[in-house]
Amino acid sequence: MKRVFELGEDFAKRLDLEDPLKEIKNRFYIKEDEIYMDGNSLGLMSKDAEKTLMRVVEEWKNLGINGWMNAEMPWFYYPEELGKLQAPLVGAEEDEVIIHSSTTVNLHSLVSTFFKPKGKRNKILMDSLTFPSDRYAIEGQLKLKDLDPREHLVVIESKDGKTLDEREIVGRMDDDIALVLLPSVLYRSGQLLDIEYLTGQAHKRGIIIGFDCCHSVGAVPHYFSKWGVDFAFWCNYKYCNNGPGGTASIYVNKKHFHKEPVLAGWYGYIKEKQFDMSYEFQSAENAGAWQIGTSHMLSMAPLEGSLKMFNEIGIEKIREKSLKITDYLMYLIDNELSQYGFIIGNPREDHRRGGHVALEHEEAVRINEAMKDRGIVPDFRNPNVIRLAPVALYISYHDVWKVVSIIKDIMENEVYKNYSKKRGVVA
Ligand SMILES: Cc1ncc(COP(=O)(O)O)c(C=O)c1O
Ligand SMILES: Nc1c(O)cccc1C(=O)C[C@H](N)C(=O)O
Repeated sequence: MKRVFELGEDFAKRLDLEDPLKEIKNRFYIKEDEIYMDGNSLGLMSKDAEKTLMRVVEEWKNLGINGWMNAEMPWFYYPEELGKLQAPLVGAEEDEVIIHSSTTVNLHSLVSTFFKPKGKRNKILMDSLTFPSDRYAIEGQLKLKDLDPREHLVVIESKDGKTLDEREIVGRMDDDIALVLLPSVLYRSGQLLDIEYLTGQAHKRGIIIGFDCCHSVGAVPHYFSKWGVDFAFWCNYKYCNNGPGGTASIYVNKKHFHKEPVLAGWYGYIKEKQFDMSYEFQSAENAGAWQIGTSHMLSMAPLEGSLKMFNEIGIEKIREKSLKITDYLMYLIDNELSQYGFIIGNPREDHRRGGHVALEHEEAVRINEAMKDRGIVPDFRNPNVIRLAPVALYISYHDVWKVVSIIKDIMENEVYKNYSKKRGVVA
């Protein structure tokens, strides 16, 4: 879609006046002197999330063990209830989503169910740009089955070091591949893969396919059930604003509910029978079967308030603003910053990009540090990317305009040269 923008500050203010989501930022804790562009790594706290967190804290205080059944939203059913609240964000049926554990643990759990090497079909296909934790976990999963990753892990390379070509991925979906695991949005370049196409092609070849959706859920709508995705997992601390280390999510397509959750635990049991304490495992007949142990109530409670906010607004509207505001950011970069050697590393087309812009520069580490000292919160990813996420719920067009003006000033006055080239431990 071709959007028309203008350069001046007044235009940014006009865009804010027309923004249907402009009031939502008042529901977040926003610092006056800071522009938070890092919601792709850790989302900000909303008052809605704080309220449900504090309610659960009070319930613990007042109810003790009775909170499992007597809390306002009984803790025993909380992961299922929040799963229902999150289902519309990912186009899933209510019982196909469960809130549980962490991203990497959920990957292990799902892959241990879905990777069933048989005869010649004994390899996993992934990509060379995925988040490192996924690569470590997949190699671990292969080793668990006594399969050497050097032989049984097929990695699709990237031609430009930033993006992936879906046709190349499909081109390697041969009959030795048992499972494909891909990211929805690449953590560095922000490329959004065509999940529907990849899923259809995998299934045509009898291959199971799963997605790591950490960088898309809460920013991009998904239609998992319609697309027939086999499984997916994601964290909720980025665009879903569930707080640091907040509990993650699992999606399992209904057609797989009969499958065995191999990393089994008592929270995956049929709920009504869980406290029978039988040694014979009877798996729940929904995504809840992939739970392992006790629900992390305090790491999940903020998500209740947050998801209710998402459902009140609707993910389609959030995507609409996200696309417009990232487009505006790219327009300002092209016009105000390209003369200083900046390159936009993410794809430009709406259907090929997620919620952040990947700003590349050979001095990215130092520029990133200078930006932090000027009240912007970006993040840096090796070797040369500054990620900027103008999150639809709490970033204004005027914020974006200010970010670009500050970067321009940093470059014009070579302020970045006062900073070290060494990146921080947590970048
Ligand atoms: C795409 C992706 N996958 C996996 C992870 C790891 O998540 P966790 O540390 O919550 O297991 C992250 C973020 O840290 C991520 O961005
Ligand atoms: N999970 C994180 C953490 O524990 C500390 C700091 C940052 C993170 C992140 O989520 C990083 C993020 N996954 C990324 O895309 O780089």
